[in-house]
Amino acid sequence: MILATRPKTHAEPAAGLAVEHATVTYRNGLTALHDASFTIPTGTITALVGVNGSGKSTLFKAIMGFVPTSSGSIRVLGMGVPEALKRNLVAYVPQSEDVDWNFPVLVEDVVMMGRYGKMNFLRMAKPADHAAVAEALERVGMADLRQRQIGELSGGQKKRVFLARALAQDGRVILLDEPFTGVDVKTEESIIALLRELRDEGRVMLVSTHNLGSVPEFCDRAVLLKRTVLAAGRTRDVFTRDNLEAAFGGVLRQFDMATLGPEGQKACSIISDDERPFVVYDAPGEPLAPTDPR
Ligand SMILES: Nc1ncnc2c1ncn2[C@@H]1O[C@H](COP(=O)(O)OP(=O)(O)OP(=O)(O)O)[C@@H](O)[C@H]1O
Repeated sequence: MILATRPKTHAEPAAGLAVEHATVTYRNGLTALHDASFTIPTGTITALVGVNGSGKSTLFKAIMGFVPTSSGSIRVLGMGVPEALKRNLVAYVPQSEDVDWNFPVLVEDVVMMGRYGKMNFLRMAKPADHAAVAEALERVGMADLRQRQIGELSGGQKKRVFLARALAQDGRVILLDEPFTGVDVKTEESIIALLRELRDEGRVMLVSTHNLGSVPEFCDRAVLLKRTVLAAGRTRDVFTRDNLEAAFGGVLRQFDMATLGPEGQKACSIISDDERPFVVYDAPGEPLAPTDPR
């Protein structure tokens, strides 16, 4: 007798972050984000890029529940934003300018804030909270400075404190707002190394950055914003000449062949403070063909 067998169904794992047709309109009537859609799998580092005013911070605010979407949806690990926030799944590493550095608080106190969501209303830290803070500070190389006032830190150290707060929170989706602004190359490298570790732990990192030069180096994926999502997906499919020109208004500049990228791809740069050459693709996945330098 032949028994009919049902095909096995494998449930699709929930995306790390799924934004579907999201629109955000501020109270003054300005629509900062219109019909934005993209999906990010878990275990990835995604760059969020676009010119000033393209809606990067607005998207972050929507993911953190600070501003509502007037239509569309945002799902974090398969959950709506309120549920994800209740479970402390979303961590935020702010831009330095958004922090009051004169506020008299110690480095370890800032990192402990990452534990607040796990404490009761009295906010009495338990041994597990102190252990998480110590581990997070160790991981970002700031254990020695844990008793320092935050106002007495360098730019790179400030970034690392807020990264440690996100680690202490154990955020599964970590939003980083311009993490490389005002940090030296060594600190940038150590932040990138940490982001790679976090990726390997299955977290989602969404990194808003103007440093386009570093995006193809360390971001698996990219989202190009211009009040909506112009392109999203693997960096090599998104960082095409046409997409970048659409996002940045034709300010791509070709380097001469002396600054060729790896494997002979032509490297280009956006005119900005970030002058590093980076690989631009001619078509999705196809690097620009090298041309004769003479
Ligand atoms: N609270 C607000 N009320 C009204 N409009 C706002 C508000 N916050 C931002 N905007 C506007 O929304 C648009 C998108 O701003 P947003 O801050 O999201 O851009 P951004 O890409 O993060 O820019 P930047 O790179 O300069 O940080 C801008 O036109 C901005 O002026």
